[in-house]
Amino acid sequence: MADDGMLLNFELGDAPLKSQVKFKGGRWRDRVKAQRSAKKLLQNGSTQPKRTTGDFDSSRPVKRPRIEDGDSSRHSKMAKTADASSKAPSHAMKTGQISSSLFTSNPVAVTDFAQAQVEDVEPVKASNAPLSEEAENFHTLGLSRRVAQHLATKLDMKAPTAIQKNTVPHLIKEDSDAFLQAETGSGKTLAYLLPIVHRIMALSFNEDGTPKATKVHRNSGLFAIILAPTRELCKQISVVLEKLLRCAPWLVCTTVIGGESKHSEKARIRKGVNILIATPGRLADHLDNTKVLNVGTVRWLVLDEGDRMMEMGFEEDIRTIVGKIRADKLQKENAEGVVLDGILPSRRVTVLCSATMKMNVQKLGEISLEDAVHITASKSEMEQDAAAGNETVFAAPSQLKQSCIIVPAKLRLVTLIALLKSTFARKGSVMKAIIFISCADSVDFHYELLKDTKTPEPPTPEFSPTKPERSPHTDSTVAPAAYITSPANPRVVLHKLHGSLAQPVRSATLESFSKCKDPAVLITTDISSRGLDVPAVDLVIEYDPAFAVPDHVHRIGRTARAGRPGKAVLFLLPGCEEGYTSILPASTPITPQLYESVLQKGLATPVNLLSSQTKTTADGTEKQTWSSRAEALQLHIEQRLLAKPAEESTEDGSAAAASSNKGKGSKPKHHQQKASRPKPVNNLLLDAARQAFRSHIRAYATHVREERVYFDITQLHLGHLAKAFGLRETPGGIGGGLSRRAHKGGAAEKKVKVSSAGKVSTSGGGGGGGDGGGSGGRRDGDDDDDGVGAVDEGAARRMKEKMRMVMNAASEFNLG
Ligand SMILES: Nc1ncnc2c1ncn2[C@@H]1O[C@H](COP(=O)(O)OP(=O)(O)OP(=O)(O)O)[C@@H](O)[C@H]1O
Repeated sequence: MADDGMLLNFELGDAPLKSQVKFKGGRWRDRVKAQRSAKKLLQNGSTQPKRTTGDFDSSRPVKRPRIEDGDSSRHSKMAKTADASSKAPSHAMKTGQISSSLFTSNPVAVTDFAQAQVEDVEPVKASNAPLSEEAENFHTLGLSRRVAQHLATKLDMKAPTAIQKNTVPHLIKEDSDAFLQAETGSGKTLAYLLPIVHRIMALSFNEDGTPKATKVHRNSGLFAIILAPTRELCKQISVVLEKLLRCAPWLVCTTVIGGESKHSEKARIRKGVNILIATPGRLADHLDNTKVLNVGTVRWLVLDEGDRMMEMGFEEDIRTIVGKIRADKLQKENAEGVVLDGILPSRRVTVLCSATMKMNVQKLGEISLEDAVHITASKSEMEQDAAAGNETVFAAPSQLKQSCIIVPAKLRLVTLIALLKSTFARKGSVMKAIIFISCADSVDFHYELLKDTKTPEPPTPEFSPTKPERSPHTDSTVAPAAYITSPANPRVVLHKLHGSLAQPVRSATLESFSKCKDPAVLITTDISSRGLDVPAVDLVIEYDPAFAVPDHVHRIGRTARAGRPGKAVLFLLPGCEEGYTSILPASTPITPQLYESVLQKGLATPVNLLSSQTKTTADGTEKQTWSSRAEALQLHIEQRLLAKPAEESTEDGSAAAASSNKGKGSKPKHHQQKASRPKPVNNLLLDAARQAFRSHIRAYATHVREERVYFDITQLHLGHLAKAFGLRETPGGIGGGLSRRAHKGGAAEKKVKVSSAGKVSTSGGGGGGGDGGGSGGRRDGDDDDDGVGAVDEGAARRMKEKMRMVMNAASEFNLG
């Protein structure tokens, strides 16, 4: 039967545990163990876990964030709203299944949506767009005609952006270090590349512009090194630079990045390179082991996304690189006798670059900069910053429209699908959307869930239009999407990207997403948050909020680039998360949206479900309301997770049939389990959901300290959250897979309490610094062979404590 090993979703409420829970199914040893634990807990009144996935106590006041500073304007707008959702019909579950309804017992949002609605404001002028062609052009900035013409004719860039206007003349004339800071999508890459290329090209020309008899070439020396935190970013910079160097084809650039063959990188370095783009770990490695890599001629060291590199634990690598470059005597002329000084800077110049600057960048500055000039997009920013003498928080591009959806945990998944469905309802309105998720496991799960298993044939070449045949590297990362298509957009292409994928897969997936002609969705971790430049991204969805405000700024900055419009939607839970918007930089207010209206809009038309089992009849479908469609969709997803593997992947969804048949006269699940020893479900999607759920909780604990008032892990309702992963199990059951590791935790496990509202409280101690909870739970966005994901110790400890609770419960109710 499809429900072999199906796990029940207990709703214990406030009544004694014993009277509610009958431990049936599973191995008898587990049942006895569970009964004993329950008995023990009942005897010990104060530590009794009154709920597992039980209802949220909505009478309990929602914890409000402590707002320390004066600006409480947004919070003052907040007031309790009526729980409109409670009017929605609750879904009747089939006999034998116990599951909470989507629309009942949800915590109430405190935001006053009516008051917070902003009137339609005048369309704002894009803050990161190129300047007017009449006023500015690249030649007047000091670039050679050749470069300026190449930009205008080949790259279609006629005028500089503000940061380019302020940076290019400075880096052409001066030899001082610089710290570039400007909004996302404002053209910082060219701001530092143009002067470097201009000055290296100048080595090949006389002052009157006539070419010298001998041009410098790839073996004339390595003149610049550009460091970036991720391989994707390195490749992207390399693509921009290659395009630029087409006007100076005698110059060569290359990349050395983690995940690629060191051998071939060495061979490329040996052949000669003038500009090297690298991830810090790999470059440090080459500096140690590649003798042919001579840094004596290096004049520029650029640290792109410097704060991110520090955050990722590259401090030591950067110290090593800076130390080695500085230690190597600066060659005034190269081996061929070409005089470098005067044309190239006569000292080593370091350029630091980012849209945001976390405090750690000060340390990076200490390591790498000497008397740096701070260059921003506008003069006033520079002056303000100099006066303040501290870090500036940069706003998002002014034309970027930000909104947030305050959605209870149980409804997160259906709301996401509804949002995507309405996004792709009209042809051409949105071509590309990026969904940011906190961890790789959750990306994997959502990708598997949202992909269309009914279309087994490989996507046509349209999915990867540059190649005549689809890349084998994208077999597991690119697929047609289910649920979110519409008659106007019958095909939407789903992509996934995270740091645990092999490099060729990452590259091919990103290429597919960038070049996809169909509407496309990228589900990703923070690995895609920095620097990635896919111009047609119209929408960014932060399904899981960023771990720190600067990360949010980078994530939403994947849209609204270089003056284009863009939208960003942030998912927040009702309660303390609602206050988070008050600390986010935004040029215009962040508009709160009712999740009900998102559901209403997205589910105004039927969703194409993957199995026929849960598909309603044609006329029934038409008559359905949005709320019953949401219920049906959730039910369908939960049933997919409970189906046997073969059934899950079949078109007719017979697995779902098996589980839902119980309501039609078959015995309830626990009776069936009595009759035969349960077999493990072994549904890959279910496994993925469980792993995603566990990793999600771990990742949640790693929000930066200052923002934990908004992302308080003890306020998370695990039972409700499980539903957003399509899981019907108790949180303890889901953590079951980790129980062996939990036992190692020993006495510390007992210090964690579960409140009647399903919240977690910890009584300190235990564990110390964490191990990050394994690969799945670590924050992604890591890169380079030697990179380490940064999770602060306290966060790791809380993460461990929360997981101990889950795992502790697992040993009590381990029915899986
Ligand atoms: N002068 C220009 N005219 C038109 N487009 C430009 C110009 N300069 C850059 N762009 C385009 O703007 C986009 C963003 O540039 P870039 O990636 O350098 O931004 P960024 O400031 O580095 O952003 P982020 O902080 O997100 O990394 C790119 O697609 C680039 O081609």
